[in-house]
Amino acid sequence: MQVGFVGWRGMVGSVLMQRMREERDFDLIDPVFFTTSNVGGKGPDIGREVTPLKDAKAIAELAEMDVIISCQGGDYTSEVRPQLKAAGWKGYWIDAASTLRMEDDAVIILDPVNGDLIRNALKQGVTDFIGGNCTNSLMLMGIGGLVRENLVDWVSSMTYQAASGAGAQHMRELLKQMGAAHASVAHLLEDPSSAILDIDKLLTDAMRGDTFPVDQFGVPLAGSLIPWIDKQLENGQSKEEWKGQAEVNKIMGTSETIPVDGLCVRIGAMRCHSLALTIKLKQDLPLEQIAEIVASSTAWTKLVPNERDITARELTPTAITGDLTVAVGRLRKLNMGPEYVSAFVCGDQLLWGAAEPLRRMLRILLDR
Ligand SMILES: NC(=O)C1=CN([C@@H]2O[C@H](COP(=O)(O)OP(=O)(O)OC[C@H]3O[C@@H](n4cnc5c(N)ncnc54)[C@H](OP(=O)(O)O)[C@@H]3O)[C@@H](O)[C@H]2O)C=CC1
Ligand SMILES: N[C@@H](CC(=O)OP(=O)(O)O)C(=O)O
Repeated sequence: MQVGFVGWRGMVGSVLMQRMREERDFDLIDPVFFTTSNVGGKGPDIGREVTPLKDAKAIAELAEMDVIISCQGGDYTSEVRPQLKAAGWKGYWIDAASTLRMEDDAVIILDPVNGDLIRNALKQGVTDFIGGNCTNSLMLMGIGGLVRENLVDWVSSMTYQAASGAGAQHMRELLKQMGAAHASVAHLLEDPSSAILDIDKLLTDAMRGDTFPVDQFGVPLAGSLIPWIDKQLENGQSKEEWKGQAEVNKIMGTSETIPVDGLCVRIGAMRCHSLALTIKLKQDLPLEQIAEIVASSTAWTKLVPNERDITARELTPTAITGDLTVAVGRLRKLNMGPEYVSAFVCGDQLLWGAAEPLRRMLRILLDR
């Protein structure tokens, strides 16, 4: 199978390459690497020789591929996918960008929770398979079992989203901000007798000052947060918040829409998104049963007991980063009533939130 890769050297693409090497996916395919900036250049290290990079805008060369996997971004998808279609290309298009997600003839891929839906779509001739929004993919990797068992009336999702969701430059800027914040008070920190309110005043002045690095985020994130992600919609939602209900229901193929809504917030984590969920169940179930269903959501879902020490150790971005495990904890009944349950989900947004569903979709195609 000839598989074309576009966007392989970007942040999501690099994680994809790493995971494909680890899982020896390249042994099973004939990979061809494309570029928008370096035609004829050298492709990634996949443990064997690869042909020089091809032009990612050359429709005839792309059309030779059985499968194209794009991590290049939405603009590229909007420009190239229609041209390929017009040229009569019948291959499979696997994409990390959001552009095609809500198209009727596209499936949002998260096979540990919607593998059957994906395989049925393949049988029906669907060719566009699109990775979901990272936050929603992680929510379903965490509590998808409850949705699958048709137990969820609605979900309110308050998110704590990492800098990586905004791109590599934003991750770099977060670190620069941390450095600038520290530098502004380093001399006082070294003096154990310095007053904490003096430190705080100096730091605040630095964060509000003209030299604090904010080219990417526009405002400080380190030592602060940004309660808005993606575009502004007319109804007051952010686009990220809008995606919650739209994508969760599409991924799960629900016959009746489950309301999903809440506020999406950028915080100073590097690459793990977290979600604080309020779940209204359709019935009053014992907490042990709810925990069992949550834990059975996927093979990567790990239930963290609702206890202080283990929660602080295992239910954090620091503990989870770089790992495929999606941790779920803080599971308890809320004061609002016996059907109201809280949960806290934490997962690496570059793995299940971006790269992993793409390589697994390729495996599904290969295993047919
Ligand atoms: N960031 C995220 O967390 C998520 C992103 N996505 C989607 O994935 C797509 C790609 O996102 P992301 O990986 O963050 O994009 P990047 O900006 O990291 O990479 C995109 C492309 O930019 C080009 N590029 C230019 N300069 C550089 C450089 N210095 N280093 C690496 N690449 C460079 C590369 O193309 P070339 O080699 O052709 O020059 C690369 O493929 C987007 O559509 C995004 O919406 C989806 C889920 C999560
Ligand atoms: N918007 C997400 C990242 C992302 O790329 O989302 P989407 O694939 O839906 O555009 C974030 O900022 O955390």
